[in-house]
Amino acid sequence: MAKQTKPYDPSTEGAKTDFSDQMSYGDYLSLDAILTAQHPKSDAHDEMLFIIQHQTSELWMKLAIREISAARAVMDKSDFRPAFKMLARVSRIFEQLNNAWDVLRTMTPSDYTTFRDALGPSSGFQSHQYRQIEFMLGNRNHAMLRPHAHREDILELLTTELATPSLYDEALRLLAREGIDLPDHVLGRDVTQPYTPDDAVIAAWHKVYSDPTKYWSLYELAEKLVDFEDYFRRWRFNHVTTVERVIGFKRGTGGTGGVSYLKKMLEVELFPELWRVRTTL
Ligand code: HEM
Ligand SMILES: N[C@@H](CC(=O)c1ccccc1NC=O)C(=O)O
Repeated sequence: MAKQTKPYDPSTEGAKTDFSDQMSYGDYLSLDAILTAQHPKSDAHDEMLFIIQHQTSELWMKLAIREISAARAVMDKSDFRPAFKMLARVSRIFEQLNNAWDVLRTMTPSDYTTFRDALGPSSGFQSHQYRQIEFMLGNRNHAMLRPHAHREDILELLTTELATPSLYDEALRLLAREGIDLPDHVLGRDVTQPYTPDDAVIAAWHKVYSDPTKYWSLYELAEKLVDFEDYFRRWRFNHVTTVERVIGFKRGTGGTGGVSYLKKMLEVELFPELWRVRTTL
């Protein structure tokens, strides 16, 4: 018979075990709050998956908002290097969100219909953090404020965001400060309004891409932004594909046409001239 070995006791090498009056892991992370925040509205097995998938996505979005906001602030001071680091992190966050779809895809239409009715009219369409990210990036559709009219605090936050130059506005201002000409109607545009693509901005990015050595920081910034939009587009595409897989062409609980609406959103461009400049190179 094999000799029975006693399980290793980590306290023999000093592992702390008494947290009656010291901060523990759970205390630091407020796990009581997080782990008691799942309230399924049905007995369906898959509803917990659905809730946790969305809650974790919202946590990652919270971090993305913080990073984009900090990137925008350092770009305003022409401080390229920390901005690169933050933008790289935001891309990785979206990569994480993209990979998470694989877990949700294990839910079939048969599974989802067991609790879809319990969701009522709630929908990701009402995610204020998602809308804030879109506004921060420059996709400023005022109609998206309406679902938040009942929440004064959130409405205020989103309205303030609309009045703040977007990440792309900051990038264009940075181009100008680095000596690349941009017309006043671009630099002085009303930032509360949706961005309109402009040939002068294509010409500006063309200068950067035609001489990377001279404009290395702007070139690196441009590629960081393209990288991010690439991941963001993949998120939208993964979402619409998952939605078609799970509910087909049913209307959304949020009231839109569902897949037809999400396919329309695939056309949204965040940094339009960074894509258009490629044709000119
Ligand atoms: C089976 C899973 C899912 C289904 C069937 C689904 C379905 C939909 C539909 C139909 C819409 C259009 C709005 C409406 O409801 O009328 C929508 C929007 C949205 N969903 Fe989902 N969704 C799913 C998972 C997710 C996940 C995991 C997230 C992550 C947070 C998410 C976030 C969003 C967001 C942010 C929107 C608004 C998009 C926009 O306005 O461009 N959804 N979803
Ligand atoms: N719009 C989805 C419902 C949905 O997916 C949802 C519902 C509540 C909270 C988050 C959701 N996720 C994304 O829209 C549907 O039409 O089935």
